[in-house]
Amino acid sequence: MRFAKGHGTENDFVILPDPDAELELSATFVAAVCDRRAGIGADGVLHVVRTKLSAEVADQADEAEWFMDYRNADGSLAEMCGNGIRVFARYLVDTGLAGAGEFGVATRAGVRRVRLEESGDVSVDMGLPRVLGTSRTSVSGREYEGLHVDMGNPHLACVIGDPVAQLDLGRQPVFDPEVFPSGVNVELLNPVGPRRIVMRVFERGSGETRSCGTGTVASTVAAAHLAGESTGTWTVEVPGGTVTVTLDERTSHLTGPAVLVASGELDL
Ligand SMILES: N[C@@H](CCC[C@H](N)C(=O)O)C(=O)O
Repeated sequence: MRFAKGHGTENDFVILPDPDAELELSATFVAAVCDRRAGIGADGVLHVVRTKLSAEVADQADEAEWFMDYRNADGSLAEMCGNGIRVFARYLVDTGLAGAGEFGVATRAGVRRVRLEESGDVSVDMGLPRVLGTSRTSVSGREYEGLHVDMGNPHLACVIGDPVAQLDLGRQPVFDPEVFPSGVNVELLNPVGPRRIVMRVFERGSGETRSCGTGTVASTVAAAHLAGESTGTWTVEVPGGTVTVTLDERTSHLTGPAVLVASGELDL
């Protein structure tokens, strides 16, 4: 089986091209591929399938030729992945499956429009973040309140106002299962300047990762909320690099690097 490997600010993915939807991806198989010692190693899998051949999203086929069937490192499904979709777009263009410029990609959260910028960055229209209230988490014995933000997938974005570098994110943060029955991605962020934040994340289904695109937008919404703002462009520093997030009245955009680093044959 052919594969490629790529990352967006070190949120890394194994890409499995399957245009004719022939692969049955079990959770065990995905977890084995993502295993950093016994597999290729990744935060998730980007399964590349023709939208019209995937019953889950066939209704999006008019707007998007390709479906990003996203799987977390533990094999669970997710609705959306902001860094993954940017790497997915880079893969489609570099392999000739899509033309350069702007196009739609089908996801479980609906069609997202992606654009390859002349700078080499990849941008995605992430849709309008939905703020659904507040909730609490406990990280290494410390309690934090955060904003519940729906980016197609669930987030709890907590402004902690302290440096995030020393936090211990080695274990699953505690969260309220009544608010998040399907689990949640937890972001901890610290505003460090005008429209500039530093963020770490513990992702549902993958653990701590070095970046999370949907999480950077959720975090921007939380920081903007605290600053009494709802629009503008923010810089988000994550352990794996830097991205920019723009909020406006109707939608949000995420922009940053997305690169392919390897390709090869996966020994089944
Ligand atoms: N890394 C992603 C988010 C991947 C899905 C997430 N772990 C979930 O289960 O919702 C991103 O860049 O957005």
